[in-house]
Parts: sequence; C-alpha cells; structure tokens
Amino acid sequence: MQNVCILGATGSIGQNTIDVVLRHPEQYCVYALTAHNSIEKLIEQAKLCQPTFIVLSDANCFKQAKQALVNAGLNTELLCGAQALADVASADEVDIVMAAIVGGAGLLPTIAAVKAGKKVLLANKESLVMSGELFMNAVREHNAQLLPIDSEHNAIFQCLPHDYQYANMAASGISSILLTGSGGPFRETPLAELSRVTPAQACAHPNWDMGQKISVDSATMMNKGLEFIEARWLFGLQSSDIQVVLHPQSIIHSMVQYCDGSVLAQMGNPDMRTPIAHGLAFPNRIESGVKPLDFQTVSNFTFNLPEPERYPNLYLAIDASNAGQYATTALNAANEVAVAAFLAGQIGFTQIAQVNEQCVTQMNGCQLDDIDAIVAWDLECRNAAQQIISAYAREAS
Ligand SMILES: NC(=O)C1=CN([C@@H]2O[C@H](COP(=O)(O)OP(=O)(O)OC[C@H]3O[C@@H](n4cnc5c(N)ncnc54)[C@H](OP(=O)(O)O)[C@@H]3O)[C@@H](O)[C@H]2O)C=CC1
Ligand SMILES: CC(=O)[C@@H](O)[C@H](O)COP(=O)(O)O
Ligand SMILES: [Mn+2]
Repeated sequence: MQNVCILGATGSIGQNTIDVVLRHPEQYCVYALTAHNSIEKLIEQAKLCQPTFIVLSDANCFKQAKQALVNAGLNTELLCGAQALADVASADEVDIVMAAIVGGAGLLPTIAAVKAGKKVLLANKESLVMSGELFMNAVREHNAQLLPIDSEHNAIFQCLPHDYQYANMAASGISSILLTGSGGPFRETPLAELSRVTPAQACAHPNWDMGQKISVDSATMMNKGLEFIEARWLFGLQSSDIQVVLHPQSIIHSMVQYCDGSVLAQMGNPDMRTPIAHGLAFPNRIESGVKPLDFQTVSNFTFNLPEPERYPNLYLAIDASNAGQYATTALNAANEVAVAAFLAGQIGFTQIAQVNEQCVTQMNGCQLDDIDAIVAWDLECRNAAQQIISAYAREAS
C-alpha cells in the first residue's frame, strides 16, 4: 500500500488524481488532500478518500473548516497555512506526492517533497520554470523520483529509451523532441479580433478540461512556452533540441525523433487520467478509466507551425529560456499576474503578452543561488508586473 499526498486536490488535476487513486484501493491510500480555500469541495473529497490530513493553505479558513469537519462527522485532522503544505508533502508516512497546485504557490511544497526524497508526480510546471537548476539538483541530491505528469512531458518520457542519459540525446540516437500543442481556442480567430476575446472564450479549451490559469496559457501558448522550459530541465535539452508543432486534435501528446528516421509518438484521448495513472504506477501500468482511442472516429491528424504574431508569449518564453533562470522566473511571475488581471477584466487578452514582455525587459540580470532568492525575485517581478498593469489602467482612464 502506498500513501499519496495530493497537493491541489480540489483542482482539475487533483480531482482526476482522486478518480484514478480510488480505482485502486488495494494499491493506494490517500494520506493528505490540500487546497487553498475551497472548504466545501475539500470536505466532500475527504468523505470519499478518508485522508489522515486535510490542509487549507489559507490560514483564515481554520474555524469554518473545523466546523465543517465536525458537521461531516470526519476524524480527519485539519491543518491550515502555507507551511502545512510542505509538512504533509514531506511527512515520513508519504510515498507519493502529486504536485498539482497551480502557479508559483506550488514551488515550496513541491521542493519540500523533493527534499524529502519522495516519488514526485509533477503537474505544477511553474515550479520547474521558476527554479529549474536548483530543482533538478535537489532531485539528484535527495534521491527523489521525478515523474512528469504534464501530458507532453509524460509522452516524451514514454517515448524515450529506458536508459536515456540526462542531457545526452545523442547517446540514445535522438535527433529532436517534437513538443505538440493544440494552438488553443483562438488558433483560427482573425488577429484583429484577439484584443476583444473574453475570459470565458479564452478558458474554453477545444480539447482539455483544465483550470482557468492553464486554459488562458493555452490560448496565448504561454503554456507551450512554459512547457518548452519544463522540457529543457526535465530531460536536459538545448533549445535547438526542441521543435514546437501545432497539432489541433491533441491526440498525439508529443514525439521523439530518432536519427534513423523513426518518430515515436505517445497517443491517447485527451484525458489527464492517462499520465496520472502512468506516473502513479510507473514502471507498471494500471487502469485509468480513460476510454481507448477509437481510430474509426479519429479521422484527422494535422500539423502546423505556430505563427509568431498570434502567439508572442511562446517566443517570449523561448527567449527567456535562452537568457537564463532570472528571466524564466520573471516571465512566469509576470504571466501569473497578467493572467489574473485578464480573468478579472482589468486588461485585454493581447495585453497579457505586452505586460510579460515589458516586465522581462525591465527585470533583468539577477543571480539566483537558492530557493529564497527565487522566491524574493518572484515577488519583485510580480510587483513590477502589477505596476505595469496599473500604468495601463491610468493611461486608459
Ligand atoms: N489541468 C490540467 O489538465 C493540467 C494542469 N497542469 C498543471 O497542473 C497544475 C494545476 O492545474 P489545474 O489542476 O488545472 O489547476 P486548478 O486551478 O484547477 O486547481 C488549482 C489547485 O491549486 C490550489 N491552489 C490555488 N492557489 C493556491 C495557493 N495559493 N496555495 C495553495 N494551493 C492553491 C487550488 O485550491 P482551491 O480550490 O482552494 O483554490 C486547487 O486545488 C498547474 O500548474 C497546471 O499548469 C499540467 C498539465 C495539465
Ligand atoms: C493537458 C496538458 O498537458 C495541457 O498542458 C495541454 O497541453 C494544454 O493544451 P495546449 O496544447 O493547447 O497547450
Ligand atoms: Mn501540457
């Protein structure tokens, strides 16, 4: 029996993880479920999973959540506050940590799991974008097992040879990594209309059912940009090793091209329970509840290249990846602030990339030697992005 801690249990990945875990009660037991402030949702999940702990990172939730636990007749222990996330993620009793908090808030608890040498299932790509080298060094130093859950990286991982040597594609005869992306809901929207698209339209991903932040990132293709950076750290790649390919159907989740002309692709219906089940059971396989791919209904596989004028965020991310850690941390911070402002109706869709570009241009050249420095730099960049947005508001009024 393996004890699982699900960070970000109330989100899209968290709920899918619970779905897979509950299909295998003889193999997995839920030790802890965490959320930010979704008290009711978390209590409902606790009724289903009977965890030892539930954690709400918003410390103000304690009183109300305690009462809700009593009302539900559960003897689950309640913890509140940001430190409690790291505490359950690194607890001795835990074998597997699903890192599925959205955004930079996932960094410290994910690092805590890594430093405790856990099997870490990484959905929270932002933590790797923010701290890539330090993160990967910690994985090695603490003997953690890092398994990619992001569908593209899980696909690449499945298509790599079992003896793949980190940062040595040539040794395995690999010529390139083909990172696929759908192009989001605005792939065919006239460019002139993009400035007027709404948050609801941006969150309506054509193939995947995901949280709001990643859905907006898919629409701008910042998601693919973050994934480009994520792939570089996970597999030790150079920028020139990766090609981004538009594949609107999201059936192929990414590919590995070999020097003999072979291309290995991982395919499946777009349902995150596949990579989640793969990560949970690796190196074995378990049922995930995902319907088998039906090749009689999948008629079209199309491929294209992303247009720079439609997806400036993708190219900002590639540039940041080439510039270094300070730039990827700055870009991630700016993007989180800009996406939140877009969702709140404070800026337009095309202004997300403008805020990001202005912020990374302004915030340059900073040495980041430890996680505390990353956290401080992240905060500085968030403040800078917020000021850029405030200046836009002043100009508009
Ligand atoms: N959804 C998907 O299919 C995919 C997601 N990912 C990645 O997985 C991560 C999660 O995405 P997704 O599930 O869509 O996100 P959701 O927005 O659906 O869920 C986010 C989760 O994080 C919690 N959370 C939010 N803010 C904080 C905070 N400040 N401190 C602690 N917990 C917090 C939320 O709790 P509460 O409910 O209380 O707000 C919720 O449990 C992201 O990094 C995303 O990029 C990667 C590939 C696919
Ligand atoms: C499911 C998943 O991994 C998402 O990151 C997905 O890839 C988003 O779709 P896009 O390909 O549109 O970014
Ligand atoms: Mn992805």
